[in-house]
Amino acid sequence: MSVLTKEEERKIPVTVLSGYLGAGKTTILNHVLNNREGLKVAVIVNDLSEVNIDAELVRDGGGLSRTDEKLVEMSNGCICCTLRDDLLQEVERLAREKRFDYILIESTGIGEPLPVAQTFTYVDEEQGIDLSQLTRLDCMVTVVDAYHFWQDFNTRETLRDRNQDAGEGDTRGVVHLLTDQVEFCDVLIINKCDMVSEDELEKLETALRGLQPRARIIRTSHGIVDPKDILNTHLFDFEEASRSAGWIQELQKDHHTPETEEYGISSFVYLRKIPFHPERLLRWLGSWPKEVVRSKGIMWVATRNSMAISFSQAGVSRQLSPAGLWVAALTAEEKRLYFGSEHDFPKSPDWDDEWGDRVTKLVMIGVGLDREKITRSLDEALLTEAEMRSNWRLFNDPLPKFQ
Ligand SMILES: Nc1nc2c(ncn2[C@@H]2O[C@H](COP(=O)(O)OP(=O)(O)OP(=O)(O)O)[C@@H](O)[C@H]2O)c(=O)[nH]1
Repeated sequence: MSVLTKEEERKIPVTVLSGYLGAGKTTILNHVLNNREGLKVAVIVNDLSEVNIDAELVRDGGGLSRTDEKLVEMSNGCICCTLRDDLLQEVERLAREKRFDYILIESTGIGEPLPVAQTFTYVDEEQGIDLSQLTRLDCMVTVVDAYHFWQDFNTRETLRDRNQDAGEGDTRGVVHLLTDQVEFCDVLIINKCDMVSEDELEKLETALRGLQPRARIIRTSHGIVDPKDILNTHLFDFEEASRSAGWIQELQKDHHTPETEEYGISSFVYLRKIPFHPERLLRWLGSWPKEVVRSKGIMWVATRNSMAISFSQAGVSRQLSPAGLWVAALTAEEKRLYFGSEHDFPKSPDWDDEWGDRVTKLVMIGVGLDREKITRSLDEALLTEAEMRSNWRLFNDPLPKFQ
């Protein structure tokens, strides 16, 4: 929590509610509006469809004063992408009116919190709007549905499969959206607690703590949250929020603590400077250890010796994608082009004389992880000493081809 200057205090605070479809955002919003203790609130409700049902629900259930307060509907798009410019303008207008004490925003269920937060922290050169001069992003809240979470987290379905996509080109998987929402927030509300047992709640909270170690976790039923927990919290800090995901925290730890037993979660970094054999790696990915809830990092695969491969797993979903060329794979001319010098380019602390920056670095987060077993099985997918000396191009590579 930061201490605010007088100037910061004059800016209008903003809270953003995110969370997958049906998690309970509108229910929470209405509860908070009904218990706002005299605050004059402007509400922005974003809905992907043309008919803004949530706005209707807030109009009917939020008890906003028609004269002093305001409900702005932003429909037919998502404030994190297609309606981002409209959000900028709308918030600027509301802030300049100077008649509200607070702005509360309900994002669409398929919205990602990070781009919304960026809208408040970066100057928009094109429109000449700098929201950070007028507003103070106070709190990013993510709402999770305790009853449906595992079902959504363990599905391979995309938003498109569920007819919930934001349009052409939206190929996001449901679990990756959920993960993005959980990994970027200050307060995590586990709602619909009335629908699950205490045991299930413990398990869910433990896993969420692994994905998001920094956020305050609050359990609610029917959205009954103390407004103080999400209004004027002074919790938001862009840098901290950007680094708050469990996998980033684990990567940034100076000294590794193997078992973070506080919440029954453990995490570790698998680090090797030997490449994977593509066939054995694929086999390993196919027999994924169930207890790993989240994993992320980069991989060095022998048959793709110039290209780092980015890896992201959440629930049952696993994605491999190109992460760019290894610096060590660049020609002298490319190094001059990118870094201005053939010899003077950034070298990681664990730069290897023979292999340069090539490395596999994977963060594993899970509940009841058997670190030794996972490490041993991953090691079996690395090249053997004999394979290291052979021609790597001859290995069969069944991994997905990238464009
Ligand atoms: N049993 C139970 N039902 C809840 C709870 N919170 C919300 N609901 C119900 O869940 C449904 C969805 O709640 P909303 O508040 O509309 O969820 P939302 O996140 O705003 O949904 P979208 O706007 O579609 O993304 C509604 O029928 C609510 O009445 C809860 O804690 N327990």
